[in-house]
Amino acid sequence: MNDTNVAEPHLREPRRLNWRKVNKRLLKMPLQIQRKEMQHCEEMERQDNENTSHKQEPGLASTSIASSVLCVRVLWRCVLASIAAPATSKRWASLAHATKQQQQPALRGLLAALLRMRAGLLAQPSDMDDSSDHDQDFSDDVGNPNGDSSDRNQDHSNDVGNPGGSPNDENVTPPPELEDIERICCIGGGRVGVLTMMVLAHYWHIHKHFVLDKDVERINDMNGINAANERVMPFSELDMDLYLNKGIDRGNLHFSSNIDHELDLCQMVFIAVDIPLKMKPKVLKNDLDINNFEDAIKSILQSIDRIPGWKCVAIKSTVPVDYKSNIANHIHGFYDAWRLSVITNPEFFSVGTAVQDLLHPQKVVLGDFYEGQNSLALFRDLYAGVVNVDNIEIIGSQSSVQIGKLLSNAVLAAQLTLMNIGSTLCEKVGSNFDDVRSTITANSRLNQVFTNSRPGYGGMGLTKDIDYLAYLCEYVGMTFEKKFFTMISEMRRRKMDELVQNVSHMIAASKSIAIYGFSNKVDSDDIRESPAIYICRSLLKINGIRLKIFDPLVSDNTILKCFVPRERNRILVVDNIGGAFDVEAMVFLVEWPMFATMLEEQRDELVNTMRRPSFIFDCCDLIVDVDGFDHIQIYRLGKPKLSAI
Ligand SMILES: NC(=O)C1=CN([C@@H]2O[C@H](COP(=O)(O)OP(=O)(O)OC[C@H]3O[C@@H](n4cnc5c(N)ncnc54)[C@H](O)[C@@H]3O)[C@@H](O)[C@H]2O)C=CC1
Ligand SMILES: O=C(O)[C@H]1O[C@H](OP(=O)(O)OP(=O)(O)OC[C@H]2O[C@@H](n3ccc(=O)[nH]c3=O)[C@H](O)[C@@H]2O)[C@H](O)[C@@H](O)[C@@H]1O
Repeated sequence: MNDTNVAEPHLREPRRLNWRKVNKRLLKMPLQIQRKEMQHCEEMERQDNENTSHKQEPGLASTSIASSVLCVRVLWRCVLASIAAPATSKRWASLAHATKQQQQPALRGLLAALLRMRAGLLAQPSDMDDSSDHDQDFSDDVGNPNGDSSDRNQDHSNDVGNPGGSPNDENVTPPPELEDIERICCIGGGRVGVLTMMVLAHYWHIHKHFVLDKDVERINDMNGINAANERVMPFSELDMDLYLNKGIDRGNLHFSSNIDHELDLCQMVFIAVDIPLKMKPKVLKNDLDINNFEDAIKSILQSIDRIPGWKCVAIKSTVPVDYKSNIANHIHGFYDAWRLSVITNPEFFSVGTAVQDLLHPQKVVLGDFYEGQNSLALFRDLYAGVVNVDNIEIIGSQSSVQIGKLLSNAVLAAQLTLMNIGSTLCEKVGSNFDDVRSTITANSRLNQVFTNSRPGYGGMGLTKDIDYLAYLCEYVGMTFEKKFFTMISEMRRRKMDELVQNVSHMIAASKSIAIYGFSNKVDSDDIRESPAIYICRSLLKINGIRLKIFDPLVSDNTILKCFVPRERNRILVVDNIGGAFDVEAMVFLVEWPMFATMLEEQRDELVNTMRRPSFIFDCCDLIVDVDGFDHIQIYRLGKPKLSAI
């Protein structure tokens, strides 16, 4: 189309902006308009500069004066706004944008200082004894249990940007619809991240799904880029290979360590990074270490700044109960942060059955975290492809969802603790815990599962959440209630100690013990907080004890890494079930059916091969009848003594 009224750029008359006039005009306008107007003037200026041989100097100088005046004015408003309403962010946005665009180092520094002050204000824990207003805050925010995050905020506050930004930009794009999404990614390629992407790739073929991890070696292994040219996953789960291969063959499941690049292309992001407990300093012990999580959030914000566009984020990681104020601080360092919408989406799967749990979740819980409306809609639509919409529960605030998740693990841990007390009681009074369990499960109001007693329980979820709950209680002044969680944690250790004492009473020094089962539970190679680690290390403290360890799923290396070199010298990891018969004692820690079969079918061989005196410690209900064990003395956890033991 040829529009004769529009002159060719190189033929246009050079125009010069009168910045004094612009300034006067600007200062009379509302703040939002000021910003747009200034952008417009700058654009005109830029075009003019391109079209003249005089180039930029005069324009730059005048732009600088204009923006200084504007900045000072906006800065003043910011100060007022901060005092009056710390959460107001639009004015900060204008200023930040202006200083960034106009390269005003002094103002930028001043703003950075103010942002830091403001971040400090926002990071203040709520005053528990305050007025009724506080009650409302407290329902969403129980203070700031993450003592160190304000240090990290200082870094962010130097990235002067838009602390909240302006959704009224001319170039605002609407939030994405699910059909428009091409790629979905998950930061964190552990069990949660990989399996979540794998299951979504199974249900949703219109998107590509990316697992992102900063651990390059882990990603290379997942892609089969290693010496053996073989795909190596960092964990195993029942049915996992089948669905992984399908997704990879279909071309909608990928693994990448190029996090920034992939984030730039994705609008829908899950976060499933690990959030471990802090070990020190002592006052913060058992608080959650959020460094990984904050790095993930920072990567997302940087991506929004690079490629402006919505980022809808769902957090799978178990984040601290009060993270709202912290995230607000971080977001305030970024120009386009208003395009961020974050929800929390806790994961309840159980290791070992994770694939089926994810393929057929009983419930999906979504809760607002930070400006979550857009994400709630988007992720609800996504999960509608996985689970019946009636089973998608949208719950108000992040803290409620998080407390719910923590307490659901605490209920399980408390129940297991009671079972473990019960089995010790049975041993003391000569009862059988099998009968006790039948009595418990006959009561239909009680949980039918989680009634097996073991020498302690393992897994990151139960152990970590109990310790964090103890920390949280202390933090909010519930010191009496804290004791409940501390006690659960101590009871777990006590139960493991009980077994070690039983073994050490029977076994003389310098003997060999076979450990059957090293993971937390059957069908799983997860050894995080596995009781086997604690039990083996305690046994190795007994003079001259040597261990033979067998686990059907956990690799030699993984097992050996749990010990220090001096311990490793006394450990042999065997790769077949019969490789550990030549010992004085056998300790069965995990209820693998193959162990029960071996005890049944290879009984004669055991009797002939085991060194004397021989002991079997059955801690997981493997031995039903004891006929034929002859000279072998048998201890069964929670059951009456059978022989000399
Ligand atoms: N494994 C489980 O059974 C469940 C775990 N959760 C929660 O989900 C979260 C993740 O758990 P897992 O997958 O088991 O953890 P994991 O430790 O197996 O994997 C986490 C991965 O995140 C990566 N990572 C950490 N920071 C990163 C960053 N900034 N950028 C990119 N990658 C990063 C690590 O390299 C690691 O590969 C935790 O908060 C956990 O509490 C929740 C329910 C169940
Ligand atoms: O937040 C998490 O990370 C997860 O933690 C646990 O899942 P998980 O650690 O995978 O394993 P569980 O099945 O809960 O078992 C935990 C431990 O309890 C032990 N256990 C379990 C059941 C039982 O009857 N007795 C018993 O000792 C298991 O052997 C294991 O060591 C919760 O069950 C999940 O709902 C939660 O999502």
